[in-house]
Amino acid sequence: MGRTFFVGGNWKCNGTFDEVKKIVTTLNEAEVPSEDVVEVVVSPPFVFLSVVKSLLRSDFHVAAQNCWVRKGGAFTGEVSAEMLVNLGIPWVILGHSERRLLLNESNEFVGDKVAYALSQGLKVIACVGETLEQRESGSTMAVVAAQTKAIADQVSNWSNVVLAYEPVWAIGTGKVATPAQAQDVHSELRKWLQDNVGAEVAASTRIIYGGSVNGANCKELATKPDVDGFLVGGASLKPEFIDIIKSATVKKNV
Ligand SMILES: O=C(CO)COP(=O)(O)O
Repeated sequence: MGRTFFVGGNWKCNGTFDEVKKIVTTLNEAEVPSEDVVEVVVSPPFVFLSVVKSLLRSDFHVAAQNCWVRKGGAFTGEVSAEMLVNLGIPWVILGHSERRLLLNESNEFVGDKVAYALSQGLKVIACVGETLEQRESGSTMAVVAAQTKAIADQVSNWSNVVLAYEPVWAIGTGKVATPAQAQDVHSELRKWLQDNVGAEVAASTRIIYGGSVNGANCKELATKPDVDGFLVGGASLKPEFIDIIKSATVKKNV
């Protein structure tokens, strides 16, 4: 089964109302390949989700950056999966390293969140990735496999999951993984899925790369066979995000 190239823009905790509207205008005016070539999802902070959804072109979609682990209720400050579904938000990013590391989200907690969000009908961008210390000690694959296992233990249907490999040392640092480094981990992750989940899931699940992706480095990364797209932070707030979306055509031609 073909894996449609996927480009996500994670706006993180950035933007004023005016800035957000400006980004949406830029996106709406851009000429990009059609949806069968590239799936584009942008993820504004919660407070801007509705306005972005209402203003954004219909071939691009929106994602929340998090949601609560179970059904909503007395959980001050949280936003439930049901609320996102109610607002027509199709996607959610879960397990981002900033939440794992700054907010102590464990592998199991992320697995629980992914399972609950999927059960409510959301599509999930599930993030995994190692720290610099873990890479230097040679445990990259053990770390990302454990993170993926905690998700796989809870998920039976992978058709609504995109796996994002985001090495922590590459996020917001300008230190992008080389295409070879990204390809190595992506192919290992696909092998992990093949051995532990199944051949069909391994072949059809998109594994996207995140960490200092920009307009200049995206094309070479996109040529790698197991890189099925990107999750972009800083550059997704800038016009060069359009160039990153367009790198999908590189993929089509390889
Ligand atoms: O964390 C990221 C996307 O989720 C990547 O962030 P940067 O593109 O800013 O490195």
